Amino acid sequence: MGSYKLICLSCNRTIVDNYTLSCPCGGGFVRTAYDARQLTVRDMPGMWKYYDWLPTKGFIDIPGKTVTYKSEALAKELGLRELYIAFNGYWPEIGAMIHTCSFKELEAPPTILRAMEHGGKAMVLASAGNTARAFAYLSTITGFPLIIVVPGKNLGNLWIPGREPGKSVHLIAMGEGNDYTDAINLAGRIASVPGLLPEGGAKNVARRDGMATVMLDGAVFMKTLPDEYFQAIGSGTGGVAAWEAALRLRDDGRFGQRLPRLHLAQNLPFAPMLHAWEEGRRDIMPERDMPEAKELISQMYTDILSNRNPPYSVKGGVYDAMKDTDGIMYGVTNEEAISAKKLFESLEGIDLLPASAVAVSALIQACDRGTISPDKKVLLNITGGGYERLKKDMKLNPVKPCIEVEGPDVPLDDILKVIE
Ligand SMILES: Cc1ncc(COP(=O)(O)O)c(C=O)c1O
Repeated sequence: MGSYKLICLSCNRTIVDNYTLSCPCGGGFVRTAYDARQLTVRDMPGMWKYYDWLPTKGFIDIPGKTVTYKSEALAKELGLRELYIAFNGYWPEIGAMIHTCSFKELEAPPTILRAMEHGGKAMVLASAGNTARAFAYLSTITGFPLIIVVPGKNLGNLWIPGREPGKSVHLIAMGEGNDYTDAINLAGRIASVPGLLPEGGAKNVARRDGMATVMLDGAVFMKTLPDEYFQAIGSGTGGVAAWEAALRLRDDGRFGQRLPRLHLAQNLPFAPMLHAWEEGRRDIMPERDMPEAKELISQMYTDILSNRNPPYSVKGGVYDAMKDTDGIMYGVTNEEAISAKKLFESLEGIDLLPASAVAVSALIQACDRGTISPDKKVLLNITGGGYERLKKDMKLNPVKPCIEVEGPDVPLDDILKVIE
């Protein structure tokens, strides 16, 4: 079993996990230290093949996991000899069975199970879409009560594949003018009600270690750590998770000693981490890096990749991951993402969620500029895809809101009376 302790990255204190999201010292992230130093790939369902490095005692019997394969067509087009695609979505022809079509279905199962195993009664979550869908699906499967806050304009992302949404799912829609950060603020207020657990975002080790299985799968398939790792980011948590997985694999000893360089891509014009990183700053300066944030977010190809409060500066967060891996950040325009999507789909034969197209575009930029040489082992995280493919096989049942609210300051009683 995934036996572990938590280590505070600020004060190095060892903490016994009690659904602990942060150290009493109030410093940086806590990180799991697993008893198993070497990774054993288990014959267990879905992502639980990496059970030893997941912070749960049990498992949830669903088939979703990363499927890594070696690209031929896109690799040839880009002049790369070893391009590996870590596919996170629905594509049964290659065994990819993530029914909610994004790598958020790698975060939701261990996060919900960890909360259940620690006696949680209900969880509160904010999301712009893919995360909410994955958690709503897991709540439907497990019956674990979930309160989800979503900006109204993103409601179309909320559906459950092949079954009706569970009664355990309580969806709160926010009215016009609210974005993901407004949803985070309201979710934070609701989670302060005794008995309700915050999902914790990047602070939650179950979320990070769940997403870390992408890098584990890539390295197990490639039999080595990749040289280069590409991903589209909003909060950047997936990038941090990839780095943490690489640190564990380095420690394992059988996958090489060089950490993969992180290539993380933001969708322009909203790219606060890109701006701070390019100026060598650990801190994001909101007035400089994201002036008129809501207006910029409204212009993005995919606002799934917008987060006004990413875990960038925190110890163990995106800045540290980038520094440690000598990383590179990319800004991708809407037009570049759209053309990368078309190219990938025509060459690889599966549809992409818009966020994945941002990662593909960053890879194209890197190849065009000669940033990576043709002989490098590249792992491209396709964080979401197969939505069009899924629609051929399954009915997608919308999750309906139980209440619509005007903004993050709505009285909590209004909400509590409809979810009880
Ligand atoms: C499909 C997809 N790719 C990438 C991301 C970015 O992930 P992160 O917020 O961990 O940076 C998201 C976030 O929701 C997503 O849904």
